[in-house]
Amino acid sequence: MASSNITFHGQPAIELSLPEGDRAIVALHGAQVLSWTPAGGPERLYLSPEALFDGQAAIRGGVPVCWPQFNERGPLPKHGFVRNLAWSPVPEAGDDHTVVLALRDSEATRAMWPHAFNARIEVGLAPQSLTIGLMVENTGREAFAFTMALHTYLRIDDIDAVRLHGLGGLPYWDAVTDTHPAPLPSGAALAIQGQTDRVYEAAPAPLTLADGLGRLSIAQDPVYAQTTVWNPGAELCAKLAQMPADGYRQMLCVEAAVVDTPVRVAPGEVWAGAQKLSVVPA
Ligand SMILES: O=P(O)(O)OC[C@H]1O[C@@H](O)[C@H](O)[C@@H](O)[C@@H]1O
Repeated sequence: MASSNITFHGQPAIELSLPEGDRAIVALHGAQVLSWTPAGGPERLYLSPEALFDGQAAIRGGVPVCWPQFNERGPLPKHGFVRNLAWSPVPEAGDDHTVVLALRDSEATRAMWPHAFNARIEVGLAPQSLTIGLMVENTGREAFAFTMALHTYLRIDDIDAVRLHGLGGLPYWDAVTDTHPAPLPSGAALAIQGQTDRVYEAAPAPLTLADGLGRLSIAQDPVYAQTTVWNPGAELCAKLAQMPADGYRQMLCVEAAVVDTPVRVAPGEVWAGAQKLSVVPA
């Protein structure tokens, strides 16, 4: 097993690799996982071929960390600010199959959000699985509250063929129509038809994504009360930054999220939770 510093698209990154052949790449910018290739299988994360690596913009693809605000639900920049900042490796906290990156509050973050914090992203690679954990410590004297998402872009081979299992019976908010439609029947799989932007109550068991690349289990810790499912569809995709017009056909975001009720963290307290992706054997 090994962890090494590399340059990926001109930006500093860390590569993890296992003797079995599994590989993952994490950029320091945004502490963003940009690639996960389980041994013997295809790339499982979508990274836009038009992604910008300028050390400022949020990179389109992989696993952007959206914190301390989900989407535009508050006064901060969309999806918060940590996806736009360079995080620092914490080598002593990691090992050959785990990368840990940290970000503390700074003058720049306090100008946007007046709180003291120590955030960590822990990326763990194991044979046929990848775990991404966010930990947030309140290092200040006052409580703070946040919403967030691990905005995982899963790579798929064809949007028309993909099915997401495990959301049956769960209430959801449809952000495209701003409605609360009836849940999917229990046991039914979600097929993606056009622009899809939904905030589901978290499922009690892992979801399964199925398409021509195989089956992937998507688990999230119970601290994530919601799971969001996003695909821009053809029309919106054509207008999105850092995205080819047909990019929506190869990606589906399934996000471990806290959207509806902000998490409150008291001084000295730590909040932590992970999303785990695992290849389901054929
Ligand atoms: O383009 P961004 O800022 O990365 O956001 C992408 C999408 O992120 C999703 O989580 C939201 O539900 C969508 O509404 C949003 O458009």
